[in-house]
Amino acid sequence: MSVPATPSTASKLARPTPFTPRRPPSILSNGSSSTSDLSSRSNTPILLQGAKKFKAPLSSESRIRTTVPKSRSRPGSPTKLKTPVDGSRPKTPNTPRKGDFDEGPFLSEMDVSRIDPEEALVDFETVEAGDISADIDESILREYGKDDKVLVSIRIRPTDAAHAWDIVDKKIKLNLGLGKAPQDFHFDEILTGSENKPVYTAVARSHVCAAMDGYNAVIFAYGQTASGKTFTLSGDEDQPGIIPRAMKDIFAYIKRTPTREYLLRCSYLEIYNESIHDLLAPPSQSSAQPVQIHGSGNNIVLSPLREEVVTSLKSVKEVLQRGEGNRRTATTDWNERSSRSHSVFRVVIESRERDRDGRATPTPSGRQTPGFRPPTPGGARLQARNGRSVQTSVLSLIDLAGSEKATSDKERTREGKFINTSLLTLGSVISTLADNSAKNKTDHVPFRNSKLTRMLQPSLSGDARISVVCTINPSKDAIPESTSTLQFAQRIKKVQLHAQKKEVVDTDALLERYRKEIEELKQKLAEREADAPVRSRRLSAREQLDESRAMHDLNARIKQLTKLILTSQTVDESKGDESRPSSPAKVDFDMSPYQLQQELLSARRTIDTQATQILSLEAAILARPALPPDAPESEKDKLLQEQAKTIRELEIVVKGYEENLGEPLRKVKEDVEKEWSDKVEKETKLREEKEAWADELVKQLEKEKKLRMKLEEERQALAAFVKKFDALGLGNSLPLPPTKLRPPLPTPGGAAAVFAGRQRNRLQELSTMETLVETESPIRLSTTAVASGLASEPSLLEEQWDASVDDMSFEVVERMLKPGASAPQSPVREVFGEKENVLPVS
Ligand SMILES: Nc1ncnc2c1ncn2[C@@H]1O[C@H](COP(=O)(O)OP(=O)(O)OP(=O)(O)O)[C@@H](O)[C@H]1O
Repeated sequence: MSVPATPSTASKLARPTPFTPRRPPSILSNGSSSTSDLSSRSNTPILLQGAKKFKAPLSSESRIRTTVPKSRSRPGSPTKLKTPVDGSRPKTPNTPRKGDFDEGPFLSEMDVSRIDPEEALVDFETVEAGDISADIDESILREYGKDDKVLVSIRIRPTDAAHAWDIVDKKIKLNLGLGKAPQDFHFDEILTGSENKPVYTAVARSHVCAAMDGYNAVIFAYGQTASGKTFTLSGDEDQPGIIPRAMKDIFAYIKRTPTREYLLRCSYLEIYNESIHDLLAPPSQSSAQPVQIHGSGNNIVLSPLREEVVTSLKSVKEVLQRGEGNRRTATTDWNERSSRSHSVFRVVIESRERDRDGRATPTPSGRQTPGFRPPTPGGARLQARNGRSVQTSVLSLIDLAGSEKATSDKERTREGKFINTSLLTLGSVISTLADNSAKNKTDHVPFRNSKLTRMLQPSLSGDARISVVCTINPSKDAIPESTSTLQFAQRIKKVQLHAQKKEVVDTDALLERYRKEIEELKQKLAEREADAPVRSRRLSAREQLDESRAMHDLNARIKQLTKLILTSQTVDESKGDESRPSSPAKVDFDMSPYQLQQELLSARRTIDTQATQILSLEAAILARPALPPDAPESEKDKLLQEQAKTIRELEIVVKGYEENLGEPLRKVKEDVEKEWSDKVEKETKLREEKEAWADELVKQLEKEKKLRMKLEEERQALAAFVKKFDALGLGNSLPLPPTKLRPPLPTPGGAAAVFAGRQRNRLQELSTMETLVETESPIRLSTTAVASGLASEPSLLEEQWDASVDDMSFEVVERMLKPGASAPQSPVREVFGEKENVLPVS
């Protein structure tokens, strides 16, 4: 089944280009009833008066922040914000803004801590009929969130184009024939059409109520650009979106809860190109001083961030208008008013039980003008009072920027890169969380990779009830984007949540209650003990046993309460005296597991609250102006200017460093690394060559040693042969007449002389000697030498005469290597050079 086209949808479908509106709706509208519906809506916003409408004149540039409309009156004398006597509604505190004061331009602008929360409380008596949502269906309130799962809904935007998706019940799948094997996606809700009321009822109402009930809640819209995220969150005049409906519902909730009183604070911020801007602060200030994320893990504080106390729908409207006016939108290839940032609208809801007699909390006497109150640390906070604890929760409504392809515009492409990167990070965070939940793992979750995920860390870690509306364009052109959105939706469904209510307990009142209870118990115990002797005589053995058990229980309870008091006091005292730490030994092991659990829970809550308070205080310290509040305005102005200048300078320095130093330094580092790695490589090669050369030389040395030994053997054999030769008298039978070339023998008859003579006349005598040498001389190899494989080697003497460089001795080689060395000489000369009885051959 394709997406059903409701009658109202049908008229919307008549719009020429619902998905790629390139001109403003007002231009598209031709006045005909069929097409005017949607376009006229988007031009006359009601509550937001500018969810889209206030998003600037259309231009190809991102909208430059505009200043806030200055319709506010200057605060006069002390304003009576809450008038419990006549029960009329409290006024939203007029936090002064730029231009309203002659003195200090921005100081009070950022300083919402000076509003007395007690004067801005809202309760069932102060909510006006107009502030209550008339069109909210009170009967429908789903119980989503209780199963600790994310509520995931799909909203399909109406389109004229052919649909690529089939919807059956709560399943959506690609039309057959469009994909290979269409995958089924199953979600909590699949919504179609242009009506925003059913969307609010289905995806947001239960979460808004959970927030009023003390749970943190997050509702966000995710989807491709122009798929209807802003339409879903903000809506228009005809179809107010989730944000305006949620605010109406909040007042309706207060109206039907007569037992509690509420303090509501709103903040509005956007994440643009990975920097957070306060949309409620004056534009110049928010860009000069971007919001920083402080703290770690689940304790995150944003500062400096304005939190406007609101007491009526009108004040909410004013806050929303101001914020929407400051949001960045621009015309892209797909959406004429595309949100170029992620926007987060947050409502902090603090509530406390009303006095037991049903009266509202009396306000302290002598009310002051908000601007002159001493600041409350960390901003306007409701205090736990008279034993009534304060419940705090945050409702976050997030309109994410849409994922998109590269556009024709350079600036849009740059923004698109930031948008896509942070959405990718959101995707990978969700994947890891889903994986961790499914496989019971604790893999690192990359929350810190983007501002968006860092800010959502506490909620995504399970601290909030989450509802996600994934918006898709059902046309065939957008199949890949829609598939990716559906896959994201499927992954987030697997994330495990465990949201808890948060309460700040009035410890003084609690201790007082314990003390009273102890007194009463002690009295009871004393009475029982007093009658014991008389009564025990009348009681049966069984009754006596019961009686002693009852006494034991009383004693145990007294002991337990005393310990509770002691523990709290020790904690209190140890604040100022670190030598006395609170001891874990104070835990009473007689307590029931339930009591212990309760105690543990309350201790955890106290720790959480204190951690948050510490962070708030740190943030307050950071945001605190360097001048005292009563310093002359001119000095404050000067200081602000100086600070803005310093920030600008630092930004320039950082930018300059990146551009001028960072980049070149990186280059230098790379060059040096490259140069050195080349050198190292060369050196290594050289070393390897030298090692090979050295090995070769060692081998040569060995060879030469062997050679010398062989030569020595030969010499000895030769000497023996010559001796034998002499003995046979053969030496005398070879007289040769001395010539100039052949001098007379030095020692005729001597073996050495014969040998030398033979050397000189070798060539001539060779033929005569041949037979004898062949049979008798050891120069020729013996049969054993042949057998041992040396046969292929020439006679040693012959070898030496024919010696090549390969066979040279170590010294010879060394000498040859020396620069300027002469051509190699015969190695025999080298070998025999020093030997006696051997004459060089001339
Ligand atoms: N369900 C719907 N019914 C009728 N019109 C719709 C619907 N959803 C979106 N539109 C219209 O489509 C246009 C684009 O929608 P919208 O601005 O809400 O998209 P977006 O997802 O917020 O885009 P971006 O991410 O670019 O900001 C708007 O003119 C809006 O009025």
